[in-house]
Amino acid sequence: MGTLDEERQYVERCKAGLRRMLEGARDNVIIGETVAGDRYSAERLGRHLKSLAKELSEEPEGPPFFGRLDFGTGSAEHRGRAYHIGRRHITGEHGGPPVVIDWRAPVSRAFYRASARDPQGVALRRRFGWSGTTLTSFEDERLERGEEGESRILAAEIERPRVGPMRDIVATIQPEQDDLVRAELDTSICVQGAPGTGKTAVGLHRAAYLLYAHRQRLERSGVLVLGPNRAFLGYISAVLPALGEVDVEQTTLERLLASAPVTAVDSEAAAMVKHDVRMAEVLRRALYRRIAKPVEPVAVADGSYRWRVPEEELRRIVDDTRRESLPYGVGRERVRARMVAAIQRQAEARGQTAGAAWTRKISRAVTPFLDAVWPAVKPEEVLYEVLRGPAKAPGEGAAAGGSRDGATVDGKRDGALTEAEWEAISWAKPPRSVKSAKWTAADLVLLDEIAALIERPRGYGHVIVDEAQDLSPMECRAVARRSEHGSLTVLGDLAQGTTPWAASSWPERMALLGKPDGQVIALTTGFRVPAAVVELANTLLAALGTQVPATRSYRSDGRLRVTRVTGLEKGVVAAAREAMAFEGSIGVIAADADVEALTSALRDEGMDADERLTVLPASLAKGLEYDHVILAEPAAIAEAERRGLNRLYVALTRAVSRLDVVHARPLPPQLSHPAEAA
Ligand SMILES: Nc1ncnc2c1ncn2[C@@H]1O[C@H](COP(=O)(O)OP(=O)(O)OP(=O)(O)O)[C@@H](O)[C@H]1O
Repeated sequence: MGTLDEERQYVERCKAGLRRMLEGARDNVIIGETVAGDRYSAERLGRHLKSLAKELSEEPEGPPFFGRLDFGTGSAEHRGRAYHIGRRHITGEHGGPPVVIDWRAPVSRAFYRASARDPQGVALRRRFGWSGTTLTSFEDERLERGEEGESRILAAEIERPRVGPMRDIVATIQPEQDDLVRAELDTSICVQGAPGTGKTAVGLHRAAYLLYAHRQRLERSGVLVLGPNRAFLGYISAVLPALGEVDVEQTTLERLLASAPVTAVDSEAAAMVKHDVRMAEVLRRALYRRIAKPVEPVAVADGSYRWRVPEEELRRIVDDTRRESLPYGVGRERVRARMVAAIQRQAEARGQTAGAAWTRKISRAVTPFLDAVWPAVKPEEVLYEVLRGPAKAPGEGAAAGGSRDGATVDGKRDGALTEAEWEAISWAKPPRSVKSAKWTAADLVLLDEIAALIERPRGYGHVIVDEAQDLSPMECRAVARRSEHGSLTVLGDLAQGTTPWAASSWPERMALLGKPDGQVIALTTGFRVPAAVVELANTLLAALGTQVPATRSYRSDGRLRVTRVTGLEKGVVAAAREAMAFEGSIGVIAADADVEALTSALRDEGMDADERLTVLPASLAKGLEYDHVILAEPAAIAEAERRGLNRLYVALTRAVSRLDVVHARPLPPQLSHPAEAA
């Protein structure tokens, strides 16, 4: 079975294996540059080998394995075999079996799934305890003998004081999480989970798993991770590289859609309309109303001859093309090609041969006609027209006429929106030209919608969307377009929705995300927030009006303290000073408007110098966690916005070990703290 000493010797074998891999990769870089057949393959192979060599040499020297499985007589395939399991595969000596198996390999699954009730052929599961890179202990469960117990090593990992960015959880993935991590690539899933149930962790490990299981397919099509903001991305960005995956694009939806800078802000009423799904129809109509009926034949001069395409034929070409529902830009080129073909038929009937140069010439010559019936257009031009207000019936003034005729339905305004909604989104003072238009964040989502109507955007093989409850219907469409031919992992919590358009039902959002059949699965064990803190946060749930499954906290440790103070700043400084005595990160979370004053109060006391301490506006707290949280003035957070209670729920659930609620004003009535009530 192996004593601690024997396992330590095994660590040395692993280190030797890693050294061999690194040398091999370096040699291959040299050989790869000379063996590849053509320049393209040489470059690709070279890049691949170099990045492998770089990855291996730069990889922080962590424990080479975290677990071991010894299979017994119950396993036909692996009977009598033992495997060490780690973050990466380590090759064996002389082409022998690997010394460490990747956690994503099929055989590793039993490490996460086997239990005394269903041992899956596992006689012994061993978990290793490490201090840095030194192996210090192990714990055994003899599953075939029915032994299975609470793991100290697992508990220590979960209760470990947090410092710095998020870490991977490969050593301790739980069975309900493993199910999601290893769900099939073609399956789109939606994970609903209370704060700290591991949604983000599951999403990132799923990305790593899918890249392992479907490397070729996903290297071509790509994997995209979307998070709510930059602070969050900074927090999670080291997880995938630590798992050896460096090619995953991690960004925010805002950055993905940033076709122009955001230089204006919408009123809430305008933003609500712009994010409403009916805008898709408004934009589609606005784009397609640019297509005009041909009103005269086309005449193209060709030397001394003039080709004519009669009006009727042109109408047929335009109508047929419209019916094909192609992207607008593709449709335009299709009309061009059909016009050229019509002229070519005439030329051939006259015995003329139509060569490539002739076709190019005619193609160019029909452009003025094309511009009149199916004009080239930029998304900004379409949105500019829309935001100038609804088209009016001819004679109604302002925007009447030409290209905007189609917006009037039976002489009335465009029916997709009400008058009041048009009013809300229309510019009070329209800019002079498209160039001088100032765009808001919501406008960028609309521009993306129009751009996609003109030309389909790049899609990904798999998209992972975190904090998805906050996406608006129009944002969901932007994500759907990018995963149309791939699959989605949607992560979120209805109770943490803070945008005015936050989701109230997952099936509805999954439909907007283009995956109406996506399964909604709940995670119900919390790994971050201690039970006492969960209890306090849960008192808010009733007021949030969302139906979410109950959760149990894995953690019975931790501390909750609610302190009434006379001066908020002084109270927070005192709490921060006390927090410094503990190990781990400290987050002071406050209403956005209070952040400045609290930061300077802490600075005055010289406490900002400690890099463990961060003062954070509540609006940026989503997805983050701190070992010790000082929550300043919950009432101010609750009052600051329409969904302030949801924001407060988010803020209350960021603490890993200790939550200090410091308040000078009464707590919001929806939050009932037993100590307060007493
Ligand atoms: N199986 C696990 N083993 C160890 N730690 C875990 C496990 N699952 C989750 N955690 C830890 O619990 C914490 C919360 O995880 P995570 O941030 O993924 O939760 P979340 O559901 O996304 O939370 P939120 O909704 O608040 O954003 C993290 O520190 C994570 O590493």
